[in-house]
Amino acid sequence: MKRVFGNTSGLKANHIRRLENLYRRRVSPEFLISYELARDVTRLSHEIRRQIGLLIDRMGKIAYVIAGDHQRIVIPDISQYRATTPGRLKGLRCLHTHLNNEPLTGDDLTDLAFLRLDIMAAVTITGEGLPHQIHMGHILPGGSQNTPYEILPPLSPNQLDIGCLELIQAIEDELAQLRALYDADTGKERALLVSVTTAPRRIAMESLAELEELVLSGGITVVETVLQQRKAVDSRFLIGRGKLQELAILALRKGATVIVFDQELNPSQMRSITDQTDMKIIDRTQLILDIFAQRAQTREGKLQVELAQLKYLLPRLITKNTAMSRLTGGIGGRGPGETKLEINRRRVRDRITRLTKALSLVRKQRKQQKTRRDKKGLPVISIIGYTNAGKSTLLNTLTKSSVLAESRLFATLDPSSRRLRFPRDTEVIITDTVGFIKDLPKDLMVAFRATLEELESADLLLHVVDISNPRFEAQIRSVERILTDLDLNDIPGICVLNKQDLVEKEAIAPLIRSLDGIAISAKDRSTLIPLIEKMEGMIQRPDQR
Ligand SMILES: Nc1nc2c(ncn2[C@@H]2O[C@H](COP(=O)(O)OP(=O)(O)OP(=O)(O)O)[C@@H](O)[C@H]2O)c(=O)[nH]1
Ligand SMILES: [Mg+2]
Repeated sequence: MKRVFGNTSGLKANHIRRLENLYRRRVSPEFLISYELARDVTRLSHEIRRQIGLLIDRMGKIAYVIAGDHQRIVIPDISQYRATTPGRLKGLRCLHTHLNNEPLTGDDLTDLAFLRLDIMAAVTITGEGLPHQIHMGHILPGGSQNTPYEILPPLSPNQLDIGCLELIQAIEDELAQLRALYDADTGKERALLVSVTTAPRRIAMESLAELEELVLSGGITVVETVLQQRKAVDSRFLIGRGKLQELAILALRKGATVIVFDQELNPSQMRSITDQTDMKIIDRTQLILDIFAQRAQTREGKLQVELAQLKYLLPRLITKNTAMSRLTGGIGGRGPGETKLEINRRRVRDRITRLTKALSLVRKQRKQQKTRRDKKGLPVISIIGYTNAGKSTLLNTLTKSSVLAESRLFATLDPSSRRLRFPRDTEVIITDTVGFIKDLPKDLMVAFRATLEELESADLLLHVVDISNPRFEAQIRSVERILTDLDLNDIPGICVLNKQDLVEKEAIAPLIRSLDGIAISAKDRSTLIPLIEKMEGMIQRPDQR
């Protein structure tokens, strides 16, 4: 016999048995529920003074029996119930009792939306414990933002032959039509981007634009962007239930597979949102971590990223295994390492310990290599800057080599070094670094400190700025802030204004003046001559630093 879910403690054996027996019942598929079953459930519910819920599949089988308390039932995690295509209904309808003669509640509608239930229905009970009225609602695919549901007038208990399957099929068809509008590239993750913020609109939009770039460079399609400005942010739920409901419906309509929050979700926010929806939820930090995980090349880089991912995940792990698998799935299933399904806290901790050991070994080795290189006494020039600024391109053009340069964020994760011989025969080592980004996740910051430690021994920093990016000023500030954090402000630097070919000529001169920079096109070697001269000059006259 399948077990009864929910609040069963304190029930008599006889009640438990009667609840368990409900699993044996069948509903004729066209009926919302049969009168007999409704009656038996209301009687029992009346007796135990607790709500009782049934999740019924489309064959009319009872998939879950749930006991609640006087006010509510809590639907168990059904994310593993059926591998549903995004934008489709769950294939389960929920019918439950209401002891206080009330219609569908806000919680009922939230569950309807979040769990993508076929139908949500509540049966009220007469004084004798018999079914009184049935309140039912379903998702309304074509509805507006404000009325995403259809709530039917109450049914009487002898009106239950409502053509249930047809109704569900009609909803599915409508959803499929909506989905078809967005289904151009299948197989990809489809993201709904959400920002919940107290920041002014302009700043929030800039941040969302960057989030979109990040998401795109993670190989994910963006189906819609939602900005919600608030006076204060709720530390427990981040966003109100009403808004969360809207999001769930929007995700359903657009066939989104994942919701990406522009804010970092604290563990309790992450838990409450994942608990309520059966969608994959990712925040900005996790997204960056996932991208880093995709890109890391060297052993050290890989270890660092996995360590950062696990550290971020640990406090967010929920005791329910299935929910964990949703959390650890990452974008496109690129969660940390091999630890996908039966991940649990203890195993995560073990892995963290092992990774930390492995990392310190790798670092020791790298330090030794570094000392060897330092002995040669060559000056080191490090190229730094916001992600996608053109750092790798500059290194390539300067040294005629071919470090991966790509139009996606975080193309470079592992530092690469090249030798460069200046016209006047000075030889230097020039290194490329991981791109900077605002709000760099703290764990990643710690993890990548090691990579950036190299910067401490740099004699000159080339701060590459993509002046064709509308947000370049904010990006400069972000980079400078991180440099301060890393205590690297004292190293002399050159501000390199890159991608001048994409900017109108008249705009360049004022920028050169205000930022005291040198404009170049990293792609075009002929534009680099003034930069090379300045670099050589600064390297050769350390006394003037
Ligand atoms: N038009 C133009 N595009 C450029 C220029 N420099 C770089 N790019 C392009 O900008 C994109 C990013 O260049 P990368 O060199 O990979 O940038 P990066 O700073 O190393 O980026 P990450 O390693 O991801 O932080 C690539 O598509 C380059 O082709 C330039 O001077 N002009
Ligand atoms: Mg790069």
